[in-house]
Amino acid sequence: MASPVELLSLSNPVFKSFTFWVGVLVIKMLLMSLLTAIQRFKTKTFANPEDLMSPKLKVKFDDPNVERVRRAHRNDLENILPFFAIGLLYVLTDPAAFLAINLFRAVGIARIVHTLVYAVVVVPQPSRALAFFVALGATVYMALQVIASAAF
Ligand SMILES: N[C@@H](CCC(=O)N[C@@H](CS)C(=O)NCC(=O)O)C(=O)O
Repeated sequence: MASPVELLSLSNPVFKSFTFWVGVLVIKMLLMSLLTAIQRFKTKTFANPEDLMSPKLKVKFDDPNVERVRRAHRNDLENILPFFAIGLLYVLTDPAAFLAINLFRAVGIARIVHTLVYAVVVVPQPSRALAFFVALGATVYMALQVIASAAF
């Protein structure tokens, strides 16, 4: 069995793929703040008195475009952060490379699609639900593998 040092090395293709998708998803999540700011300026929706750019404006918390991006961002926090934790532990279970790399790919692509159809172009359901369940299914599978490895 490979040692943790070998498993968590970029010469392990599984860890390399995980590292790649963590990087991509971190950038994606950071862009959500930028997207929120863009919507705030577009709709002049500011949540703090010190942010108001004109005395005519008032603080506002209910713009649907801003709220949509904020919901997409929150959904990322609910799903991508668990993936970061469980993905790393899954690498330590020394999984088959083909399966693991495709699971990471599925989560990464599905979460990007989730953002696109929820907060960028707004595609009707079930597009968002499908993207959500692909990433959720892959993450739950990894969590079960981690639990099984630790339990037996
Ligand atoms: N916190 C989520 C739990 C369920 C969930 O994550 N559903 C997915 C698929 S429909 C979703 O994209 N929800 C939209 C959201 O979190 O704003 C919610 O309130 O909807």
